[in-house]
Amino acid sequence: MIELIDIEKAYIRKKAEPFVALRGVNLKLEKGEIFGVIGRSGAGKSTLLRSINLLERPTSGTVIVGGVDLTALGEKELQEKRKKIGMIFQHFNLLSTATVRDNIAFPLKISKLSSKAIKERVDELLELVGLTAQQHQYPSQLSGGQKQRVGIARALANDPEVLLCDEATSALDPQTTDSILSLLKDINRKMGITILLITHEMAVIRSICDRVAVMEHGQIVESGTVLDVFLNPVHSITKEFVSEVSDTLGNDTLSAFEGDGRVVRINFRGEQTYEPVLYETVRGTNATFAILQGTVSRMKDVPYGQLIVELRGSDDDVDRIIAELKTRGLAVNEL
Ligand SMILES: Nc1ncnc2c1ncn2[C@@H]1O[C@H](COP(=O)(O)OP(=O)(O)OP(=O)(O)O)[C@@H](O)[C@H]1O
Repeated sequence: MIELIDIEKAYIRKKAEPFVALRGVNLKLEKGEIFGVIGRSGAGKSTLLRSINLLERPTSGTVIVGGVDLTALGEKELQEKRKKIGMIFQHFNLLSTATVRDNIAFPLKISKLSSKAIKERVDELLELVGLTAQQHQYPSQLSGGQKQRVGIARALANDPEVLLCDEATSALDPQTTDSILSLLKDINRKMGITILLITHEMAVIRSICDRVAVMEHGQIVESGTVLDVFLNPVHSITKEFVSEVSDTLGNDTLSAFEGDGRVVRINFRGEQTYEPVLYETVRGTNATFAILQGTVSRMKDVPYGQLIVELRGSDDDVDRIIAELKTRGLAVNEL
């Protein structure tokens, strides 16, 4: 649905060398997925996001959305295509002198729909984002979460194929963040719209994204399914992000541990989380095990679990158990 090929962006600066904000970025989003890009401040996330609708034109490279090479379009065709790419912003960017209703109607008026069609579409959108009761209020009378709902309704007005979210929850408290993220998840599910979001919060990625790319110094340094990246982060910056939200077990347990067996951390994912995999594996040997700690959590809609266990038995048996668990697709790390 979205393809970025070899994107470079250099900002021209007065009295200084150009600043290279994107270096050889390649990215492919499938239709209907929620894709997150995470990075520290200055990593190039906004530049990347704004390259997709060419609000920021790359210095070189190709941007393809819905099969169309945007970098090859003239200004008029680009304006048309942009209607199919909705965008929401950290600070909402609403018209302060217009009501909720008029803010949402704005892109429809630009698209020159009839008054009747505009009224019907605005009513639908108000209902979708839960703001029918506030339709005649002004932005200053709304909470942050309500303002972002107006932003979402406005972005969806022209029925886009893609929704770009620029730090859409960064100005909101945790509870409001959850309600906005669940609205985005609902919209993705109901309308099949492809969502690309940028954030500096791994909690946002864990809560709604299917896949994630990690950016540093204008490059994508790691990408994959959210579950893979969470359970096996490779790059140091990814490990930092994961540790910020991770409920990784271990340190407290191990400092109090005095047993003789070998201690392992086992990560389960998906349906395996609820299967007696450990019991079945140990049963075929003369070893036993003791559970020292365990947790089950969710990443988007996928359950995952972690166990810290002491495996008691001969080295041969314990080696066999670890190998068998790995064969069954579990991540096992000896601590
Ligand atoms: N118009 C500009 N001129 C010069 N440099 C710019 C311009 N816009 C952005 N930059 C620089 O490009 C780099 C990437 O900026 P960008 O806003 O894409 O990063 P970001 O990851 O979104 O960070 P943040 O979360 O702080 O917005 C930064 O170092 C920034 O200072």
